[in-house]
Amino acid sequence: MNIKISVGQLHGKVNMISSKSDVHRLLVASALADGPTEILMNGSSADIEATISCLKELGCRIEKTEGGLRVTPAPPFQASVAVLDCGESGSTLRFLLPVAGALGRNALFEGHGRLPQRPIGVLKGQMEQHGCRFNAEHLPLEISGHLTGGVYELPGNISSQFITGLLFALPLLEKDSEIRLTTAVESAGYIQMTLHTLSRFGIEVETREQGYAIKGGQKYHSPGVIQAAGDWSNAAFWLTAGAVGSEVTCCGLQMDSPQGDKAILPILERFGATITIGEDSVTAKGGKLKGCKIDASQIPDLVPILSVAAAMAEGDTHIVNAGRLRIKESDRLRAIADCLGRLGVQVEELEDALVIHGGSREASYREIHIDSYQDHRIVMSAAVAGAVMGQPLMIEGAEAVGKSYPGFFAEFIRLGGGADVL
Ligand SMILES: O=C(O)C1=C[C@@H](OP(=O)(O)O)[C@@H](O)[C@H](O)C1
Ligand SMILES: C=C(OP(=O)(O)O)C(=O)O
Repeated sequence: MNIKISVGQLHGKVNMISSKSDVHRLLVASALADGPTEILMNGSSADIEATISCLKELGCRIEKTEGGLRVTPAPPFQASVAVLDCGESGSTLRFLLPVAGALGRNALFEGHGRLPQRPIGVLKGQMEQHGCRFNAEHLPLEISGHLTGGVYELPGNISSQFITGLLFALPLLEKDSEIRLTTAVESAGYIQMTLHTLSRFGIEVETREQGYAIKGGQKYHSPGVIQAAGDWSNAAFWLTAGAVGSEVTCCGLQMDSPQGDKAILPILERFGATITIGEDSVTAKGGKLKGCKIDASQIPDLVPILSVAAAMAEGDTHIVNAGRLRIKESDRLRAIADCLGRLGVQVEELEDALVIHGGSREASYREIHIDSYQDHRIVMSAAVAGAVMGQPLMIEGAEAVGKSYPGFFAEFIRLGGGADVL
């Protein structure tokens, strides 16, 4: 699907959908709990649907309710091979691999798009050392065996999702376990989200200097009803649109959320935007923006849209420690450099960094074609860029937006952006 973006100011209020990361976690924890749980949530996405379909395949019942979803855990002793299609969702795959191992379920994991190329080797290696067997290096792969407790050693700088998956699985084992991290953690906010979810389901984890200690034999206790948080990662697109344009307000976000991507606020302030925090809303207002330095190690998902802010700001923005962006839904450093380059912005793409020379792009009156690289965050960034730069453009492969935010373009149009499906 191609979407043509025409010029339009983005201005107004958006009610945020529930955080994809939070909903994945609430689904997994509910599936492991001692009774049914109702998850109150708003909106869904292809990634959430992938987790739902995998959990159903593992034997859970998941039904829509007026306010969200009701999850009834699977009865024990499911023997069949579960076929788990993770779609393009790294979270689904990396959370459920150790969970399937802990349940002792034989499972065939499948994936699409770039997922089969995204790394799982370190997690696989540790699971193999603790009782699981894999029949292949990459998807599709079948796992068998039963995960056992003990010491899990892994780096913290490839994907925090390996750690999240183990944190979900290890409390279910008979023996105690420890996760020892051999490097500093990146994407740490996502691990905080996992620890927060676990505590809401009564699971205890001790945080140590270099990792986590997890007692075996724990039980997930259903809280009965649980509310999913608003999505800071997707709010970042609207807040940045406000920061580089006129004014946008996002409602339904919690300031005390453990989501690392709420760092969008101090970063936009560093660029020079004005942020106002209300009771249940945040407003970003445009000003004269100036380039700054951004460390991407803890906030990889914010980089595509922050690159748009950088392009609009005067002077240079250095986005550093960003090498892991190359192993997401696309090689995001390449995709961003390509997108901004086509928009006439000067960008230097380095191995693990971007230098964006903002404020002086070569405008074009002709329509520019942007390749989405089949990456939802590139689609949303390109749409905001076209609107705020006043640059007509065509996004090729815009359907990728459905991975996290299928309603994005409806909101975009409601806020005053021009978007036509061709
Ligand atoms: O745990 C999560 O919900 C996520 C963790 C992050 O991945 P990495 O830990 O691989 O950076 C992030 O990029 C992804 O969108 C969601
Ligand atoms: C990287 C992302 O998700 P996942 O790793 O779950 O595929 C994302 O949503 O940007």
